[in-house]
Amino acid sequence: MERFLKSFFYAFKGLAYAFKTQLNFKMHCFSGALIIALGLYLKLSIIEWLWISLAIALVFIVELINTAMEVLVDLVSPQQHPKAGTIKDIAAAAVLVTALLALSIGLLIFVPKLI
Ligand SMILES: Nc1ncnc2c1ncn2[C@@H]1O[C@H](COP(=O)(O)OP(=O)(O)OP(=O)(O)O)[C@@H](O)[C@H]1O
Repeated sequence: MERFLKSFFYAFKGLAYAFKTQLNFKMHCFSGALIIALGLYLKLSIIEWLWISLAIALVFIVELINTAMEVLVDLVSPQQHPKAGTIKDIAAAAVLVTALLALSIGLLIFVPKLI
């Protein structure tokens, strides 16, 4: 049980690290909160909430993996190296693709309700 609680503590430490150090992560938290508030206001259906939760969670997951990649790259390659840069660029591209997917889901769900 203690080990189980400790693993939660470490996971929260990871979340806190990403929140403190990554401006993007803070922006995604803010956008996520805004989208949830709008969803409550517009009384989304269960299926719509499923899509929105999936979109929000995916952005967070990929952003967290990107943060871990950045820390790992800085650890193994503190000096500039083209491959280190490429790894960071690819991880950043994964965040971009996920954010675009989340934006499309958001637009498909919210635009028809707002026009
Ligand atoms: N060790 C390195 N070697 C070569 N290029 C690097 C290296 N570190 C970073 N870069 C390049 O600089 C870009 C920005 O790197 P940085 O570490 O600032 O990442 P970031 O995505 O801006 O993260 P942060 O959210 O911490 O600002 C990378 O996408 C990469 O192109």
